[in-house]
Amino acid sequence: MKEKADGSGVDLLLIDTGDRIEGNGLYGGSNPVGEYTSEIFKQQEIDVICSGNHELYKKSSADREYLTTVPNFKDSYLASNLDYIDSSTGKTVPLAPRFRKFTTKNQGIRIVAFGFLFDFTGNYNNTIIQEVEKTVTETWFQEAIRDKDVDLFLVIGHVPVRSEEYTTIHKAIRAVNWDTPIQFFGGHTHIRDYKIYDSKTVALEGGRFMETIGFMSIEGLSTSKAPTKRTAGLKFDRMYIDNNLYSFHHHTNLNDSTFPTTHGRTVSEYITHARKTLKLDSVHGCAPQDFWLSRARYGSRDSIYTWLQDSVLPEAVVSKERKDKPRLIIVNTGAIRYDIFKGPFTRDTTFIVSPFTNEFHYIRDVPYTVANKVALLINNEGDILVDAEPTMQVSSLRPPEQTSITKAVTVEEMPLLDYDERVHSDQVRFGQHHGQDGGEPGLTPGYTTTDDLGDDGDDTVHTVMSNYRVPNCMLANASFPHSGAPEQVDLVFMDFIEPYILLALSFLGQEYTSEDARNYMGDETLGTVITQWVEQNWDHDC
Ligand SMILES: Nc1ccn([C@@H]2O[C@H](COP(=O)(O)O)[C@@H](O)[C@H]2O)c(=O)n1
Repeated sequence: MKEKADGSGVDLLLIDTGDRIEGNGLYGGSNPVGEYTSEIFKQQEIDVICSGNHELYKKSSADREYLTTVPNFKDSYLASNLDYIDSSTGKTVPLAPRFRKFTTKNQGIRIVAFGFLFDFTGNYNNTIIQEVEKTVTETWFQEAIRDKDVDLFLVIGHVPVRSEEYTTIHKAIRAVNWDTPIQFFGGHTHIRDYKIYDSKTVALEGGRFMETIGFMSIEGLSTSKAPTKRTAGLKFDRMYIDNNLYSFHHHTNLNDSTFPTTHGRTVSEYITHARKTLKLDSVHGCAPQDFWLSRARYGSRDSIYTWLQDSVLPEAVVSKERKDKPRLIIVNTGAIRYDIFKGPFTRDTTFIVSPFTNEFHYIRDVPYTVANKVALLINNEGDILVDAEPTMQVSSLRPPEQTSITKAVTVEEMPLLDYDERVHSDQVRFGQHHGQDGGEPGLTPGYTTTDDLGDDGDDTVHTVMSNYRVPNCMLANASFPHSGAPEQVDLVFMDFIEPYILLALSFLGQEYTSEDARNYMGDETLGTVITQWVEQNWDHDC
């Protein structure tokens, strides 16, 4: 695409708005984690890049960001509101430069770029995230937005496009600079979205997990070669491109044999080598059906949460020492990140479905009548808990894309491709699978986006998929008496949600502290218990 842009004398910038790490075996399967992915990312020519929240959950991942990723992208990594505490010196330093001014090579567009993170508070204590509201008052920012020789302000960030943070930045720039175009690129909420802030300011978010290439085009900008105050002909447009080879062939006008480059082939070979070394295709079991995060109703047999709650958690979350004690198990739904497809459940699937290394904690001998209400409180959308503690948004325990589901979308769906069909037919081309005899060729289910520009942003046209709301957490029980309720239970939960559990218990009149919460199953994680269950319960021959 860059070659194509160069050939037409336009500029193509590649932007990465963070959350590069976690969520697949290439990252989580190596020891230490991230050994291969850092090398793979480095091969991309990214023009502006920033951190997401995932890079900052742990000391080691923030260290890797500072010591490896920032140097790998030293001309393009920006950290406008993010500092790092260097353990070797004890000093607090910006993780990367706060902003960058550059001129594009073909058209000479003068750009001032920033890289933000939303007001995240769950980071490990070797980084500091400064609130956006405070950052925009700092001298360096105020000076940067007063620069007169700028054709475009480019604000990238791991920040939702509809957020207080971006509204704050927009207002701050417009307060001193009413005319210069502003382009925001966002993230974190895992959705395709486009927001129009004013006639010269727009924001694009390109979905989740690299499923989508969010493409933005701007025509009519002033340039250093032809500076002008007039931006009357300014035109913004956006497109959400499904991330697959067919899309790439289509947009580059190339094909299977002409699309690959020598560099691309080398990177692909490296990925293949890494996947082999990490045994990512080794099969733990064969999923008998698809299990969906939000495409099936919570409670139905096709819901991944129902399967976990009814089968996996009661059987697999058990401590040897306390196996006969009745237990309630609470797991946040956000701990599950992806659907399971019918067919092989591999080592890679483990990291895709639940990449987090959270441990199971428990509080012993909690009165059942109290323990039983904890999940209810957390699932009550926080009216009670958030009033008690506004900084603890219980809704953040759900997958982020859930926040945009205001009501369930229910559609009668055509069956998806079978595993065999997906794998053995080298992917079925869009629009050819469900064609009816003699009729219009059918479409496959996929993203059907509506944003501030309408409903024509999706590059590949799909049929609508069902999209249901899920609770903040799921609740399972095990080792209960055959009749009646137990008097006391072990309350088992992911350590990540411990503050919420303690808050709910306190609200219910039971004062426990983190001292009362102990490790339940050593270093087992949700990912490892799911994998063990799959090993024991599903066929191995797919
Ligand atoms: N250690 C962790 C960290 C996060 N979660 C859950 O992940 C969701 C956030 O997802 P992003 O990928 O957008 O950051 C959220 O629902 C958290 O509850 C977790 O379970 N454990």
